[in-house]
Amino acid sequence: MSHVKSALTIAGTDPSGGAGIQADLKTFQEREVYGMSVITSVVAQNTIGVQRVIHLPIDFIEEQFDAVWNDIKPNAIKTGMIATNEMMKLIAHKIKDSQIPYVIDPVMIAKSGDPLMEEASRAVIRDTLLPLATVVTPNVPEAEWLVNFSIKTIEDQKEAARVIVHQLGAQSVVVKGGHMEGEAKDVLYDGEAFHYFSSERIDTHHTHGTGCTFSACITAELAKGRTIKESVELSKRFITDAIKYSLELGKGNGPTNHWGYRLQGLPTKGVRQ
Ligand SMILES: Nc1ncnc2c1ncn2[C@@H]1O[C@H](COP(=O)(O)OP(=O)(O)OP(=O)(O)O)[C@@H](O)[C@H]1O
Ligand SMILES: Cc1ncc(CO)c(N)n1
Repeated sequence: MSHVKSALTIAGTDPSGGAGIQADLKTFQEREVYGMSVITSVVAQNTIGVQRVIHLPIDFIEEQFDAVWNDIKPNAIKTGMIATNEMMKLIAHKIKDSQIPYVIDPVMIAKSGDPLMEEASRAVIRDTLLPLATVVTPNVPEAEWLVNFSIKTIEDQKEAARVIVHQLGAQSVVVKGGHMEGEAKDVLYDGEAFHYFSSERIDTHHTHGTGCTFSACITAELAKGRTIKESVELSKRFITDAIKYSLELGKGNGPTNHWGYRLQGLPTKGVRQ
């Protein structure tokens, strides 16, 4: 038996390297997990916005999945951008009996405001994929859509978390606080207890791919056998440092720094030059 742990991301691409498949693979590497990927859509995008999206044929997505699965069975899976109903149904079918941790980042809209999922598919992700999730990581607008009420307070974040677990069937959920006011407080609920992971709000527009990076880190930690709570706790630290030491790149919402946590305690000089 190999001691090497591996993780698979099923998502869209970001050629500018800050979000999507590219962010996931960088994060897996940083967390010392062997990274693998199945591409759903190829996206021409950068830190400014999304220029065009091409969905890969469904049978080819399946072929990529089978190529990985029949050779190297991952220790955990994550899904990010899955744009269409048929992609969602394929993935649900492929992973439903897999018995490995499954993290869903229910990506609907890019930070730039561009849609990454067909609006009609939102109900399908809710009804077919969410019940399979070990952890689902909606931001506030995504959680609002899933539960159908608005989220303004920490109590609302908690109520949304309850609905997502008890009514929609996810094993656990992190309702992220990136879009709230004040501190960035994420609420984890596993059906029994609430756990809160908080950081100061970092004043930066370098937040391209924060959600992808955070959920990829959770996936990597689950692949290594950590508990859900440990994985989320560590991932919150990872993303906070990635934002804190974000890179001076791009003309829009710049990328985070996937090796930022290694700089903790070190001056930022040398990174920002
Ligand atoms: N300005 C900030 N300061 C500190 N933490 C932040 C900030 N913005 C986001 N976060 C944290 O980053 C993580 C991702 O949250 P966020 O709500 O931004 O995800 P997202 O909207 O799905 O990201 P994206 O769609 O860009 O990938 C969470 O842990 C959140 O608390
Ligand atoms: C492919 C992809 N997935 C997710 C996001 C959300 O940040 C993005 N911008 N691009």
